[in-house]
Amino acid sequence: MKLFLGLRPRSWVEIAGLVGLMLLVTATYVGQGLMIADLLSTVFSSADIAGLATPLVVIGVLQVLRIALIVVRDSWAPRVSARVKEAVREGLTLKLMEIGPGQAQRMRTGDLQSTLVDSVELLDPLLSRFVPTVLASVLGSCLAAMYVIAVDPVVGLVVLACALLAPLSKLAGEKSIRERGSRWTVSYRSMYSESLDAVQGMATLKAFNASGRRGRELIERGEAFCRDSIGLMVAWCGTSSIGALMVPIGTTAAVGLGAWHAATGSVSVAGLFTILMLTRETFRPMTELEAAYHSAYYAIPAGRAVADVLNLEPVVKDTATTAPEWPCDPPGLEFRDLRFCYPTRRAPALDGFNLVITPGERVAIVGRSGAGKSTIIGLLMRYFDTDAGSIRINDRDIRELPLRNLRSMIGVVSQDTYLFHGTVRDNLLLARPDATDEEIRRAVTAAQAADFIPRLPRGLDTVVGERGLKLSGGERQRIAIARALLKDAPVLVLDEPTSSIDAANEAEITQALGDLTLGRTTIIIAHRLSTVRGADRIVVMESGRVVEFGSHPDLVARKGLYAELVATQAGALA
Ligand SMILES: Nc1ncnc2c1ncn2[C@@H]1O[C@H](COP(=O)(O)OP(=O)(O)OP(=O)(O)O)[C@@H](O)[C@H]1O
Repeated sequence: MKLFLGLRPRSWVEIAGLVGLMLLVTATYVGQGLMIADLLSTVFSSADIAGLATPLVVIGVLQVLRIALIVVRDSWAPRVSARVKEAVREGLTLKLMEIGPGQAQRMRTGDLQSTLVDSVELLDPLLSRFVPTVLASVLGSCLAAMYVIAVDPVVGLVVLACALLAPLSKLAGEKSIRERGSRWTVSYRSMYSESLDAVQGMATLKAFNASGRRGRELIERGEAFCRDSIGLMVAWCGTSSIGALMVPIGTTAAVGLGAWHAATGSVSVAGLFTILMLTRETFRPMTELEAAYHSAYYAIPAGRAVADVLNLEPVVKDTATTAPEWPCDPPGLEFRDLRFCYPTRRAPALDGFNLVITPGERVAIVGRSGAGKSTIIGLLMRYFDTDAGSIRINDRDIRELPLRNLRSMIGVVSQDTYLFHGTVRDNLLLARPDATDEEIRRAVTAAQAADFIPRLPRGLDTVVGERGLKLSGGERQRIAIARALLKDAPVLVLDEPTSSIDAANEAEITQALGDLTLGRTTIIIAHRLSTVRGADRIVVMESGRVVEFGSHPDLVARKGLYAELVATQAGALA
């Protein structure tokens, strides 16, 4: 239902127009039925040949009109469907942006992609045929049955009951179709995600000689998908046959009762012909509904998959209404008694984390893998909200700031820089779409990227390829630094930005990063302790809390966890 609630008024008007066209087609059939009944009663009741001319001409006109209406309907339906799909896609995109990375991370990329692209496409028969046909056939059948009721109330009511029971009988199989539909969706998504995973990880599979094994797994997924598709079709056919039975039952009852009433004299011969013709027209929309129902086999589970995404509630609510006046100076940060557990985990990632960072201070956070360092950044950016405790910027809880403002205050350079498929310039402008060429040039120079960008085939206008894969790790990092420079945020987060860079590049990038931190409150997350020595203070984390802090020499002299980490790294390098 949510699928349709978000539609624009124009789409509703177009759907209503489609239903109107379908009703007009039904009306031509009903008119034709009435004319044939009139014709037959004239033939059997008088020898007036001239009286046959009018119904014959009307039948001819109605047939031509019907063909014209069907042509308009068939060319209109795809347009309505395309527009509705466009609105659904827009709704999905906005929802993905609303739920943010915290929640999106919990879904497989393939699942999301198949919903965004394939499920929306599969909606086609649902939107252009099934939904309008349900509305038009129920209305059309009721109107035709009303005419029969006017001629013979008993026959009319029997016909109406059977006509309504046909679509209602589908509800009997609803549970089984829903279950099999969900199984089909899971199977489809799993096949899609696994195939995508295999394509993306092809080099790794080849390197480990695992492509044959993975290929066989994919074939098994394909077989499971085929079984689930057949299961879904069998369920559909089962419910269809119950509905289909209503048509011969209703027709036989109408013919029998009508003939009996004609024989007993309660209905005229003309009335009997009208009953016979209009009974057929009452059930005709039901036959069309049946065909539309079949074409929507996969559309209904696909619609549910789309609705599931549209129904997602963001884990972080943007409740703040007023944007604060933001000082240009670097702000102070405070993490106050933070506790946080990822929704899919039992053990807390942060458990009583406390840290105060003074304005303009450069604080490095170190600790073993899994200590909770990146989680702090996720909470600062509000990808998730804390379970307890608060994060304050200039003594103001970040939940009081609009998300947009909060995120615009923080620049991030992370270990896995994401570059979008587009030019170097497009990726830089992501930080500040209105940046001038001169500002871009200055950022590129400060990020030590001025030497390699001119060597690219088209300089700043070179397309970097999906995820920036046409560039080296060091080049990607320099673009990320230039992007952060352009953003010019007062808070800076460096999340292991040199972890994927070789020693030759590291010195240059460390220099660029050093310049970037000037005049900003900076948090540096680092594995390699060599990269944190320039920090004003080093904070050591273990099991989600701070266990030591101080300068490098102090911490080494204390012979605690930091000294242990330094010794371990020195040993590893020796
Ligand atoms: N998206 C997530 N969902 C569930 N658990 C997570 C998620 N991200 C991290 N964790 C878990 O939370 C804990 C803290 O992880 P976090 O990534 O903050 O550690 P880290 O210190 O940054 O580690 P590393 O240095 O290896 O990146 C770990 O136990 C990790 O497995």
